[in-house]
Amino acid sequence: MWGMTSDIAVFAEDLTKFYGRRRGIEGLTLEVRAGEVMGFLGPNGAGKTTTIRLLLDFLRPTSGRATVLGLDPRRDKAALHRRIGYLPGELAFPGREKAEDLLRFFAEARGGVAWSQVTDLAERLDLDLSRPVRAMSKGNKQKVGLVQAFMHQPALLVLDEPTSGLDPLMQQEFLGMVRDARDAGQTVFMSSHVLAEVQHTADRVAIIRDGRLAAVERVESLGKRAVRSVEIHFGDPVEPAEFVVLPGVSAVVVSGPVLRCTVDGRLDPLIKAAARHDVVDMLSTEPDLEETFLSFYYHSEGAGDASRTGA
Ligand SMILES: Nc1ncnc2c1ncn2[C@@H]1O[C@H](COP(=O)(O)OP(=O)(O)OP(=O)(O)O)[C@@H](O)[C@H]1O
Repeated sequence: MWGMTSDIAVFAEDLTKFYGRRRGIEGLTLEVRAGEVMGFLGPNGAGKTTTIRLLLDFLRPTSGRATVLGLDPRRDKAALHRRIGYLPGELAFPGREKAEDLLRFFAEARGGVAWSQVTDLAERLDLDLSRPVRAMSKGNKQKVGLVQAFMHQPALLVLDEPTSGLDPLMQQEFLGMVRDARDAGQTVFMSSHVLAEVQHTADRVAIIRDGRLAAVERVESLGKRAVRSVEIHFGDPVEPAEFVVLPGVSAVVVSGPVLRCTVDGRLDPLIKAAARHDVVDMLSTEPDLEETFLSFYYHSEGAGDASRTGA
């Protein structure tokens, strides 16, 4: 449909990048299938941006190679960039143009884009195109970056930390844009350091840590492992003994009427036990990638085994 020669949108093979003696990424082998949304997760400094810049030929690998949309990023850079929508991690807009003028420039560079695409996206993201980009807040600049990445309906979207700077409402809107892109047959490769962010949109996630691929998993299998931090405020003091025995509940700490714990899997047993008391307030936070998911891979057997491709 997008003139693809294969059903693989991105193929990185043993991709390695050293910055002098400093490791960026090492031996990264990864496949993104055409039409899927892949989340690329890892803590700061793990090598996400390095990988993305290698795929776009903004960096040259020390060794290994990549094929993107069936093309060699080095040889076919210009052709490739026309077919990709790229959102860099650090947006730097030069000049004093209004968002509208800047986007017209991008549209022309791509050989023409229906302007209604731009206005539709701007409306969706609640972005005022008449304002100068330089004077915009980080969040609004990010919206300009998203509009230019999506506006030509590229076969592949490569997005580096796309939700950074967006408020929660706009994050939801963005995730809707990603789902629409997938429904239209586009492929999305997006980095993040927050699992929750990609959990609801990605088909698979690749996890990178210390420059190496730690795992590739289908998102459904991740959900089962969702560990949440829960805090419940009761009307009266409670006893920890009542909660430590519950399935999936651990790290129980009670101080007077406040219970804090982590829950692995379903919340039901904890909710039912809590309901025997007067519940004043309850807070449940989604799992933080760093503290839960990565720790799973790095503290369990077979940790860091990149052969777990979760196909
Ligand atoms: N230009 C550079 N020169 C030297 N080292 C670099 C350079 N760019 C990145 N690195 C190093 O390579 C490693 C991977 O960095 P990278 O920016 O790819 O990580 P990241 O996962 O994108 O992190 P972040 O979310 O913080 O951007 C880090 O150790 C970083 O310090």
